[in-house]
Amino acid sequence: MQPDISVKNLNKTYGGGFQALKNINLDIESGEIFALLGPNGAGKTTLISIICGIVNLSSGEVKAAGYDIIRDYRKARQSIGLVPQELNTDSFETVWDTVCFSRGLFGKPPSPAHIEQVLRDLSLWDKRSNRIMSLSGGMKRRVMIAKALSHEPQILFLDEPTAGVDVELRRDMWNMVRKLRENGVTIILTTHYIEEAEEMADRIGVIRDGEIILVEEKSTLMSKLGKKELRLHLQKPMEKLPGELLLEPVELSDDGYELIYSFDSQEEQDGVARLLRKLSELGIEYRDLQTRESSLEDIFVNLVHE
Ligand SMILES: Nc1ncnc2c1ncn2[C@@H]1O[C@H](COP(=O)(O)OP(=O)(O)OP(=O)(O)O)[C@@H](O)[C@H]1O
Repeated sequence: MQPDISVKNLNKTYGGGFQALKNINLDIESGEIFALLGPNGAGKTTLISIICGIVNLSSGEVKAAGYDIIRDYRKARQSIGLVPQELNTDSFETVWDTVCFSRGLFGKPPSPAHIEQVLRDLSLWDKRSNRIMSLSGGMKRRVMIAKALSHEPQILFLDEPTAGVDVELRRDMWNMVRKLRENGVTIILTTHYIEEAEEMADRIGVIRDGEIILVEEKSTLMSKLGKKELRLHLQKPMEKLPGELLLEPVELSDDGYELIYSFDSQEEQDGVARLLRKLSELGIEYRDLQTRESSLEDIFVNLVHE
């Protein structure tokens, strides 16, 4: 099966000579949720904008739903719904009219039933006769999503979908994204909220300085790059680490009350047993121990700062 998004050797240099994307290669399969992570200015919006036909590419080839975004612009664009970062819906029109109009822009015949479903899914049905300008910021954002879904796209881009939205809307959006995926929609989201990627994504791509530095199944990424940490709360504080422990990956907390042992998730756990044995030989007593696994956030921070 062909991927829903196919990006080959994509480069983008902006007018001033700044190279925002460097030889990007990326395939996104139908029906997956792909999270694109990267620090500010990494090139996420540029990449999305090129796929959506808003920004011109400098070189390379991009296909959406099998259509070349330049040669088959219309068909490619029709297959895509885009929820941009910026709200641009300050309008005198009603929610209903705006969303119906959006559908028309893509040359689709009217479908009141589809629009009703979209508005209901986004808890906008009660607001359908309200003017956009009278809505709260969160409601306006829902309208942006409704517009993006109005023409029943196969691929949905969400650029920073939950930046600055409240917990309720974030939860609604996550539910909506899951429902869309169940219906076979391919979803690409960019986010600064790592928990969002951790919660939602099937695969994760990390972009840094215009280059994709990693694409991986979320679960593989977490087991491959994840670290575990064991914290031992000591009965008595230590001034410094005893010589016998200096060769172990162990640190002493500033107050001397904790020993912190870090190890790779994938490694066998012999190390922990060895450490505990050594502590017992040294007569170091502890009253409590805790383990912690690194989150995607830890992994991400390590990756982009490497
Ligand atoms: N129109 C433009 N002209 C020149 N440079 C641009 C233009 N648009 C973006 N850039 C530059 O390209 C780089 C990538 O920007 P982009 O908006 O794609 O990043 P991003 O990863 O989406 O960042 P953010 O997380 O802040 O939204 C940045 O250095 C930005 O300054």
